[in-house]
Amino acid sequence: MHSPKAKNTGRRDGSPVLGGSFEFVSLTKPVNRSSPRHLLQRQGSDPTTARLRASESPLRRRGSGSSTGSASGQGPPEEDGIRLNPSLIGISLSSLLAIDLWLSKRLSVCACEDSSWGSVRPLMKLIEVSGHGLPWLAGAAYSLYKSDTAAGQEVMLNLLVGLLLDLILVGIVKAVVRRRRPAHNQMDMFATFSVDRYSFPSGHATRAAMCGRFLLAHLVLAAPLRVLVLLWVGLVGLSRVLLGRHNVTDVLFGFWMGYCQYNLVEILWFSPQTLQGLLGHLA
Ligand SMILES: CC(C)=CCC/C(C)=C/CC/C(C)=C/COP(=O)(O)O
Repeated sequence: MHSPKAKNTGRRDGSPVLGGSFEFVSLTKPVNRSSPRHLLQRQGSDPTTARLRASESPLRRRGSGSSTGSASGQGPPEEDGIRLNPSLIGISLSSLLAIDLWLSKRLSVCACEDSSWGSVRPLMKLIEVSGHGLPWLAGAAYSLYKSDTAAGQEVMLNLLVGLLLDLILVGIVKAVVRRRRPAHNQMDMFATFSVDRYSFPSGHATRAAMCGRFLLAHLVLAAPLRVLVLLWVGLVGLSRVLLGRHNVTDVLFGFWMGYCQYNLVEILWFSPQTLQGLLGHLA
């Protein structure tokens, strides 16, 4: 007898769909469109699914005659967790990565002048400059030089320390991870280091998060301005993706890293005494 479900298990374009049961399909590898539909749905030759099917039942893996582990009602032995976790983590990570790439591409609406929001690109580039390391370093150094109170000098010195720390830490992570920038990015940023050809994490996002926290803790007290600071942090992060400079995860991780970097600045905080000692050495 024909089952209506059996007729509707594939799409017109031949892409795999979920029939009566859940099936995992690699999101990162292109589907072989010439493959027979039943092979795509049964996935007998897909290594990921084969691993899943092999690990879905401890009983099947070890033979139904076994009376140990879950079969005896004592829960799966520890070994099962060890075997299952790598494939589950792998599937979760590759799915997250695929969603990240897809979403980032969809959101890169200012990646070039011809993009759908190409007219907003100059504004996004202005926001980019506002989060660049150079103006922040120059501004903090100038304020330190111009400040005539010990408290002002202390704050500016620590901001400077935080900014330098940020450049070093982001450089290290970028050099270790070496994630390429999105293919749709135009490499037209000014004043970059060689590691800035890598995109993970977004240096603008780390700086925005760290400086945002710094400003809120030490410099900006008025409520409307505090809201503006938060807005600026969000806009810097968003502009990285809209400009096509970064994937979403680069920016999210960058925010988290910048948030943590501020904690480090607080721990390392240079007191007026340390500052005087340093200036004494320099003079
Ligand atoms: C004084 C001195 C060494 C200044 C260097 C400032 C500088 C060139 C910072 C790099 C800023 C930059 C382009 C970071 C890349 O940001 P992403 O958000 O694209 O990762």
